[in-house]
Amino acid sequence: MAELHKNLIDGEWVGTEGVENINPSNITEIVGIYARATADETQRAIAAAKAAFPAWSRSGILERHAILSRTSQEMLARKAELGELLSREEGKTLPEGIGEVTRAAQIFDFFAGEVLRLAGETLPSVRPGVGVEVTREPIGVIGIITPWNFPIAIPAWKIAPALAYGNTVVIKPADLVPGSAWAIVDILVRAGLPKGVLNLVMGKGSVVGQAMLDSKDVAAISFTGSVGTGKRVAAASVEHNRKFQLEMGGKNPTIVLDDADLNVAVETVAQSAFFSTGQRCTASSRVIVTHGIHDRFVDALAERVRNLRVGHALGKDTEIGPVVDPSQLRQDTDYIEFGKAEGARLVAGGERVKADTEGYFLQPALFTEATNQMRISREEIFGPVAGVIRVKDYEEALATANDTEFGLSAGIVTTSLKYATHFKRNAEAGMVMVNVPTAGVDFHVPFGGRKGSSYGPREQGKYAAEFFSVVKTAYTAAG
Ligand SMILES: NC(=O)C1=CN([C@@H]2O[C@H](COP(=O)(O)OP(=O)(O)OC[C@H]3O[C@@H](n4cnc5c(N)ncnc54)[C@H](OP(=O)(O)O)[C@@H]3O)[C@@H](O)[C@H]2O)C=CC1
Ligand SMILES: O=C(O)CCC(=O)C(=O)O
Repeated sequence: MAELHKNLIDGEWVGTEGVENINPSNITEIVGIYARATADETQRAIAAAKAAFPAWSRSGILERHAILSRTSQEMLARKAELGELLSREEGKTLPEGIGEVTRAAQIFDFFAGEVLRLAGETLPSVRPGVGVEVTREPIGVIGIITPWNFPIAIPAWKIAPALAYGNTVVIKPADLVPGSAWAIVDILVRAGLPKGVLNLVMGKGSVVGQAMLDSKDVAAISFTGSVGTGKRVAAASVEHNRKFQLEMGGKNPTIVLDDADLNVAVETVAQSAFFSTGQRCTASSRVIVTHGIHDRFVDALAERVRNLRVGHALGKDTEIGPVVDPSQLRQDTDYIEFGKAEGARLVAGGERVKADTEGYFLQPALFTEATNQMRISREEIFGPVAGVIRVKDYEEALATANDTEFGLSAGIVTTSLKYATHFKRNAEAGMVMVNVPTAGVDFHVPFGGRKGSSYGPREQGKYAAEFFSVVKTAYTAAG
């Protein structure tokens, strides 16, 4: 019987039974057994974080710097092992898994540095003889709720700034992928984090997540996931007068203009739409192509899509790993049927793939003759499914790109400085990409969207301070 990975509450590993974490590349393989917390245990975790807050919020910057830095170093040293764990539980290919662990380590390193750069401002008051100081303070207990698609990077980019700015944390990772979050917490504890500062409550959103939403002692919630759950987080947080931050869906466009380099266009779109099995909120599922390049581009992309090597996440040649679970697979295949029924043309992929192991393998699907009104163009699929929309010129392409309720990432492939510059200014998205994929972002700069994609301050980079700390303005009369 595999070892039980327990929850961490007030410095103690707790739990007596758990559930199996299944490998989507091989559903007969159990990645590990992970405990599921109850609502009571979640409340104990929140109470522990609250009790640990006064001391941690006043801890020395060197202590915080050293813990985050040691965590980064251990993650880097173990990136092959942790990358394999990630690929086994989520289905990303091994290079993608190792890349994500590396990124998580870089995030801890970045925030270890930010601890040493904490600064405020001093300003003269409008009243002579009075000075003004603006400083940042920790908030309190931060609840972190994360999705399954980036099992180590997303927990890292929420936990690291929360701790760096002096908050205590209760984290609930996605029930499908507890392993990577468990590994981060284990490393942080061994790196010297005092008890109660970080608490791990694995389990179901309806139980553990809901208990966090219902607690008056959670001062802020940082959430990434679906729009539906995001709205619940928002409603509950308003009720408790709590700070919250939401990263939700995307329906990200990539425009391909007549003047694009064909190879760059094909590779950029293949990467944006299908890599990581399309399971990225930054994935591009609307490919908006001007008339002059349309047929050449579609032929070349369809060829690339037919030849994408789908298989076991740890397979040496695999480019596209499995879909994460049966429910996401059903969602993907349902949308492929909606696309066909609404009159789009399936020109490549879309069929289940047989491999040596039993997993949720799907050949990425490419539609042409899509319109921006079809469901495949309006609703987030979160799988390897994309539709090409033909337009006459750049102006129509831009209008189509912006015609969506989302606004996370938007890309353009062009050799024209004029159109690239115009697009950077006029794309209604939080992140704009010129000749690079819409997905796969840097760890040290802000991440987030506009419109229905995001709510609240940006994540990552120095901008994370906006969410994970609160500003105080102090006036002092010289006397
Ligand atoms: N923008 C993004 O990065 C992501 C978007 N999505 C979108 O969401 C769809 C569904 O994915 P899914 O993972 O189910 O997304 P969810 O929004 O359901 O899950 C995200 C997190 O919220 C938790 N949660 C669920 N219900 C509650 C609740 N009532 N209170 C508090 N927390 C809760 C989940 O727990 P549990 O794991 O138990 O469900 C998980 O940890 C995808 O198909 C995709 O469209 C999904 C993942 C990431
Ligand atoms: O594209 C990326 O690098 C990040 C994507 C992401 O955060 C997400 O899909 O949730």
